Amino acid sequence: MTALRVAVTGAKGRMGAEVCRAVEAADGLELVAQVDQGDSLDALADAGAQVVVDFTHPGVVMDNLEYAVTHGIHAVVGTSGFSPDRVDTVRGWTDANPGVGVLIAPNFGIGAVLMMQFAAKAARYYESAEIVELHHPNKVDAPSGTARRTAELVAEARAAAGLGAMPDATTDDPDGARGATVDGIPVHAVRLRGLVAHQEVLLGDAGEMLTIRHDSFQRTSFMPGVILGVRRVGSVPGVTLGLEHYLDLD
Ligand SMILES: NC(=O)C1=CN([C@@H]2O[C@H](COP(=O)(O)OP(=O)(O)OC[C@H]3O[C@@H](n4cnc5c(N)ncnc54)[C@H](O)[C@@H]3O)[C@@H](O)[C@H]2O)C=CC1
Ligand SMILES: O=C(O)C1=N[C@H](C(=O)O)C[C@H](O)C1
Repeated sequence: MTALRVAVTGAKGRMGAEVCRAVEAADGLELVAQVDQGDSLDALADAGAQVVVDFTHPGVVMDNLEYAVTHGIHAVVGTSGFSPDRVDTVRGWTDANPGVGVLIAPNFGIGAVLMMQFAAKAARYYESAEIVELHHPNKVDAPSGTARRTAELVAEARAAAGLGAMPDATTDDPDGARGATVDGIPVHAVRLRGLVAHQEVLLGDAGEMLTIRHDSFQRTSFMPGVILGVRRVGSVPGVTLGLEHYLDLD
């Protein structure tokens, strides 16, 4: 069997370096290009990459993706910063290049995917919902992509259940202590030495509270999801948002 030719963009970063190790260790995958800042994207096509894995920066990921899709290279994307507008733009590129698959996964941790799905399932039963994401202090963006996507999923579930605004009497918050709001859901970001990637979804109702929490203690926790994405993305044309679509969760 011929090995699947895989390239990594952001190869020298915290995640990219881990992905290079995981691809090299995986059966049936061959690491053919490692691209980082300053390198030409032509290294991807020149190496005959069939799949590129991108863990770079929200400011550069769109250029990388446009290059990949227009060169017929499938993409597995972990980089954060994917607003609904950005996802639509990528969909425009895949529509123009049928057969190319792009997986955009806000979080490749299987437990994190389950945490998001459980939160969306539970959200309709609770009057209040808030998200607390906690990360290492080198993270450049806030709130995290995972927290944004969780908020979107929780908001969709609340709307489908006909839930209205959450109870909150705050009228005086000059320092923004109530945090950010994503699709109507309060999101709080913690940056702390010693952390990797963690999230709690807090759901409250009269006399009770449900906390759904996930912790990634090491970046190896993301690798089974990344490798699954690499193996599957070529058989799923178009844009897929979220690793849950590659898992049999029902
Ligand atoms: N979806 C998921 O499961 C996860 C997503 N992430 C996301 O992945 C991204 C990267 O995170 P880290 O690895 O911690 O960051 P990092 O800063 O350690 O690595 C980013 C790498 O990208 C490189 N880079 C910058 N511009 C580039 C360009 N134009 N072309 C190629 N490489 C370029 C940098 O030099 C650096 O080596 C972030 O957006 C983060 O939120 C991180 C962990 C898990
Ligand atoms: O920057 C990180 O570290 C992480 N980024 C992703 C995000 O923004 O959600 C995924 C995970 O939380 C780790």
